[in-house]
Amino acid sequence: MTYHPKSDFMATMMARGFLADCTDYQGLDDALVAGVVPAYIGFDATATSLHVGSLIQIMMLRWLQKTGHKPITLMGGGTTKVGDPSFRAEERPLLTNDQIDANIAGIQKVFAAYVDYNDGPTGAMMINNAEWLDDLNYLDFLRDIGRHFSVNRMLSFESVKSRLDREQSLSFLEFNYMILQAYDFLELNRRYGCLFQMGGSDQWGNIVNGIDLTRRVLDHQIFGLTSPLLTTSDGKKMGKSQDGAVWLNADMCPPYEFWQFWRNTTDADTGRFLKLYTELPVEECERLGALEGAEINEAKVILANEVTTLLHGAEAAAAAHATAREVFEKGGVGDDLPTLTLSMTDFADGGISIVQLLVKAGLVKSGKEAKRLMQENGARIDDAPLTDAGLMIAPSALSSPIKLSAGKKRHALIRLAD
Ligand SMILES: Nc1ncnc2c1ncn2[C@@H]1O[C@H](COP(=O)(O)OP(=O)(O)OP(=O)(O)O)[C@@H](O)[C@H]1O
Ligand SMILES: N[C@@H](Cc1ccc(O)cc1)C(=O)O
Repeated sequence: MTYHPKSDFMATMMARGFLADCTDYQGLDDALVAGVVPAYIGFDATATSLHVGSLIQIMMLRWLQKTGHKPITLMGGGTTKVGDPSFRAEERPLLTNDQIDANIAGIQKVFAAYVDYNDGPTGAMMINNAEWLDDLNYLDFLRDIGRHFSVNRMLSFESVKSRLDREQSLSFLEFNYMILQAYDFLELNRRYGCLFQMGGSDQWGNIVNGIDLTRRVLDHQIFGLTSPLLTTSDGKKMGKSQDGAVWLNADMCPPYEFWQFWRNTTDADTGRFLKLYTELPVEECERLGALEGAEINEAKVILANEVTTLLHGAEAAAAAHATAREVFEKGGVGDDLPTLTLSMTDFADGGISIVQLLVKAGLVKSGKEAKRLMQENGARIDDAPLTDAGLMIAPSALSSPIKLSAGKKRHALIRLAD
């Protein structure tokens, strides 16, 4: 792209790899130069935590505030009742109001580590779209807002097209999602002067619809900006409702596991992740990302330390680093390793099978996977190969904790309750 931004925010987004697309680079850049700009990102309450995919969005909000603007974190208390169909092959399960409230409570916790909520001009705001969506009157809404949408156009968006092309059902409930997110943008512009919306590139259609609606209803020009999507190793978007997500809340992903995720980044992703997920200067990220051989491992440790410090604090990052050193360099066990504590009731039959233990420790998903791991010589007990799938562990074997490993990088400590 040849556009040379004038605003600090756009320059940062471009230099650090946050930009997938923007509805109007020049217009947004000019607005950002002219004054403090409120902008929002919406998060639906489909799980109790956000994940490292949505951390891209959170970092965008952090940079927005650091470059002198106002972040709005919007909880989708209303939209979650409908469920975003964008790029999803199937309809989402309906969540109860209680589940949605519990999910919002879980998701909200993480933002304060990244943005500063206060009443000042650039203070972040936390808002829930249930505030205006819950009480909408159906007929009024159809007449005031629905009339601005062309069904023909709504059907043409990539985000729903694949479902329609495959002749899979798109319920009328889901079909309304786009209109509700568009209405959010209008409402945030009306209430708080919100001037642009960010999101992952899967949100493009929803964002563009909000811009059109706001132009039609209020005659205001507003903007949209999307980021690339983080994908899992099998190429799927990392999302809350997909397997393999790495969570931000410590109760779903303890700091050590979080640290390990970053330490295990592939060589090819290291420079890109340093730019997206840390605040180290761009040149430093590029230098670190270009290291080779053993040296790039140092870059991955820096990445893990920086990202874990932002989320969980410097102390947790240092503890995770110390444990990793202990486990990998000295073959020992560190205090911070994921730990499974067994009580005597777990040994009802006098012992617990090693297959069950590998599953319980979270190192494999099923007994079948445990057996395959052993056949492939990937399982270890206190660093010795584990090949006997019939092995039973008695409480006496746990007089001191044992370490179970799956492959070279994943370990868990098994101990007996005091
Ligand atoms: N893997 C990802 N990479 C980049 N951005 C992402 C990723 N996953 C989600 N986002 C973005 O984070 C924002 C919030 O997404 P949200 O939390 O509502 O859904 P989600 O994580 O995609 O969950 P679900 O899997 O239920 O759709 C959206 O802008 C979305 O595009
Ligand atoms: N649709 C977004 C979440 C969202 C909800 C409401 C909004 O106004 C904006 C975004 C997602 O699924 O990721």
